[in-house]
Amino acid sequence: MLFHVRMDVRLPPDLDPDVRAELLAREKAYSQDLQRAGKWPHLWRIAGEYANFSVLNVENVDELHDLLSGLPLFPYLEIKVTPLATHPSAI
Ligand SMILES: O=C(O)C[C@H]1C=CC(=O)O1
Repeated sequence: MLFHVRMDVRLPPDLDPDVRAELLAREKAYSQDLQRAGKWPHLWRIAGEYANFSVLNVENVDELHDLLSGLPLFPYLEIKVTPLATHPSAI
């Protein structure tokens, strides 16, 4: 199942720089592991925003929830999920 996901990053401006750097390093490793595993086939920066558009490829909604809630940045993300169905005109 494919899901379109928008993630807006809302890190507190006063977050300790070392904590921020460690969090971002863990986020990068987590997302790159999922990309290598084929679970996260698209990850795009939204131009001009600290946000991304992603496409996630998972077995079911429970796996999607586990994947998203496991993001190191999860406490600092606003997440909007859109399920994707097959378009009848798609070739
Ligand atoms: O920077 C972001 O968009 C948030 C997050 C999503 C993947 C990743 O490595 O960081």
